[in-house]
Amino acid sequence: MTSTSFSGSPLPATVLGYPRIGRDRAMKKAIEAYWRGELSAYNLERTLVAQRREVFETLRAAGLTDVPCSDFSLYDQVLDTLCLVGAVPERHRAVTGDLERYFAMARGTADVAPLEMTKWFDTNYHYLVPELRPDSTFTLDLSKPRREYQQARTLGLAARPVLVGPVTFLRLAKPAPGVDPDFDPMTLLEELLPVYEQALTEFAAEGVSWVQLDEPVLAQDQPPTVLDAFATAVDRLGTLGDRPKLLLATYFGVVREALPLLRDAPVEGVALDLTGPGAANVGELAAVGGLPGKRLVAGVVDGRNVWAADLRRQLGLLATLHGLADEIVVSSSCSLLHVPLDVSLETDLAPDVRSWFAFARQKLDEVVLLARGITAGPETITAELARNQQVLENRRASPVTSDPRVRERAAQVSAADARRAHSYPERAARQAERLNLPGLPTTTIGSFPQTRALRRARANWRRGELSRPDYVQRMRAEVEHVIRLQETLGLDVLVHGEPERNDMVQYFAEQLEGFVTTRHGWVQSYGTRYVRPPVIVGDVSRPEPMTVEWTSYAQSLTDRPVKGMLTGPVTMLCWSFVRDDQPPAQTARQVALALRDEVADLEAAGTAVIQVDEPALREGLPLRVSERDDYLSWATEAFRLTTSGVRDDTQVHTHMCYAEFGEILAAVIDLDTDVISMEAARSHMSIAADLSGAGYPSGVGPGVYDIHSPRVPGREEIIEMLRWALDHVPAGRLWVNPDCGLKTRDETEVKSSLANLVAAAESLR
Ligand SMILES: Nc1nc2c(c(=O)[nH]1)N[C@@H](CNc1ccc(C(=O)N[C@@H](CCC(=O)N[C@@H](CCC(=O)N[C@@H](CCC(=O)O)C(=O)O)C(=O)O)C(=O)O)cc1)CN2
Ligand code: MET
Ligand SMILES: [Zn+2]
Repeated sequence: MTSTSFSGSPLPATVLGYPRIGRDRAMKKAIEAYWRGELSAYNLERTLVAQRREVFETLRAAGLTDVPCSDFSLYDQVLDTLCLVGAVPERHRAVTGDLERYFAMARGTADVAPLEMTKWFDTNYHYLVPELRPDSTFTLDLSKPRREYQQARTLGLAARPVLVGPVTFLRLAKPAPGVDPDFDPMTLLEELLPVYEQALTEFAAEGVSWVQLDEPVLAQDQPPTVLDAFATAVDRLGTLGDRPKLLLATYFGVVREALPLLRDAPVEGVALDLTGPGAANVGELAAVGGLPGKRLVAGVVDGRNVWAADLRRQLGLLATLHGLADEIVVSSSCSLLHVPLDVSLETDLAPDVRSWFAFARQKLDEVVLLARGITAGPETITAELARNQQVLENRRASPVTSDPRVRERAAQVSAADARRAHSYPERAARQAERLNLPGLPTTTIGSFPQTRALRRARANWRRGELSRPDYVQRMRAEVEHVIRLQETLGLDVLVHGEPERNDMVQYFAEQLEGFVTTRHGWVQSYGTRYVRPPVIVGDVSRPEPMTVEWTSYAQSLTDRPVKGMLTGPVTMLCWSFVRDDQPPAQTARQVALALRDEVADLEAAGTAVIQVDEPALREGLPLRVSERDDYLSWATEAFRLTTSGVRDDTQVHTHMCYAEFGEILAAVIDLDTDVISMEAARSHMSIAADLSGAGYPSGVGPGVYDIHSPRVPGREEIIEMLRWALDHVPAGRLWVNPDCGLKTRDETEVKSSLANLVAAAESLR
């Protein structure tokens, strides 16, 4: 389909944002080359401009004339907003050069720590957390959105600058280090609003006709103070004289209590997510009398998942919106940042399976088709609708989606299957006998540095330039290297280092029935780090053991225990695109059963310690409190189903990355693991205190140093961390480990840091 097949006035179609990685990961490669000193700032800028141009042209070729801009980023859109409002922290101001300062905030330097990074709502995207203080002031720097707007204009597009809105910006900010932790950044709203006002004024002078302010915090439960702040903000910005039209964009679910505020806001447009849980926005909208006098940007194409839309159903949905707003514009439910770029690149996929998917580029076509359907009438897109129905029918009827044996097995699971035979104290006694570990045992979280050489070997194997036996040989050599390194360092519980894994989710997905994986389906996780989330298309099972040979090989090299390393069922779900034709609880149970078999095989092969990583348990927590109990109940059951089949003397570990655990401490305890390691260094080990305060009964390994910084922590520093942890966790249950993510560091850093970690543990024993 091309735009020329529809002539006439511009289509009421848009998207809230578009992926910025570029084809072939061009931006990632350029930015990393710049960091390595292999690309000049000038050439980085040229690549950036070329990439933006390509996106604008792609949007236009799809038939969109109403397009976003300034959603492009060299690292993160929250960081870009921080720069826009001039909220650069004190410690980064001294860094000279705009680009250097920008990347110093993102990644730190030898001298200054970066901003903290955390999950963007319930996605696997991470943003940089603005740090604010009671005396923070703001000054406008409109250069980035202005550049992007002007570039679009040279291409004949009147683009819509996208900014993180003032309330979301303040809500996501946190008190700067050293500031009273109770300081609420929202109190800075009065300081911040003039900067947004000035931005709007300058945009107007520039000729900008629409500005998009993203306020996704409205899809979360918010205290009245935040809703009040939002009302204040939109009132101030809306009543400003001589400004562009304003689109208030919400996404990631239902808006509920903020909807009347959106209805009454003195702005011209509101974007609502109408997919998944966001579909409830339709009823809510009708209940508040719609958005009289406004444009509704209707998010009817799912920006969070990769399934081809049911166009007929979405057309029906659009029809029900008639009369609820002055004007309807068809859109994606959120920025397309969270889906891969283009499914047509996936030539390895079975053609029918590929036809079930819509990545960012295909979603543009869906948006445009739906817009044609509502303007020119469904009869003008009959052929496309018929083709779409065929695709959906092909998927429904496909044997790929359903495996009766898996369904039967899942149906027979009882609550008892998801419980270990004995309680922690009994198990701990058996494990102590078997493992015979010293006090304050030392270990790591699983991965060791993924060098370019390792990745290249994997790429060569995939391209057929390295045989499978040669590849295995290469990886085994790495395993041996990592085992010797850990023995030399004196660690107690070893790992094989995960060299054979491209990613902790994709690696398993490639071996499980029911998942498909992609070659080019990259999605930004943070900065220049990308993942290829697999897609769960059918019932999940495990044709054969996945990790046993690697773990057994590693164990054969040493007398110390080697930890088996698996990714848990909840994380497998959260970091994949899940099927939309059955409840996630059911999918989670299938994945859990497949992993349970792997756990059993590891145990049978003599593995005494098995770690099942669940870094995404917190991320999957629904944004709305009312949906949380249900999620936590199936999520913890899936984890226990994975791990509960083992003997008492097999020690089950889990690992979680840094997150706000407050709300899920009870669920973490309910996992009933023998040991949990958590990323903790950046939060100064407070997680250890929280866990013990909540009555956590078993082993805890709060990460004692921050892996995300190139700094090597000293022995004394680690001892101090451990002393602090010992105030909260009895010595008999404290483990000593770093935070996770060794795979992203290089070996020299890892060696020195771990040497100090072992020395610290030894001196405290
Ligand atoms: N899924 C997932 N989500 C997660 C994490 C995680 O580990 N996995 N960790 C947390 C933080 N997020 C992260 C996300 C990605 C990466 C990361 O390291 N990504 C790598 C890619 C990892 C990968 O898939 N590697 C493949 C492909 C590597 C590659 O680029 N190969 C080249 C060739 C290799 C070369 O010549 O250099 C090619 O195919 O062209 C492999 O090793 O096989 C990257 O962007 O650089 C790290 C942390 C939270 N979310
Ligand atoms: C994102 S959690 C990472 C856990 C994994 N075992 C690793 O060490 O990389
Ligand atoms: Zn982790």
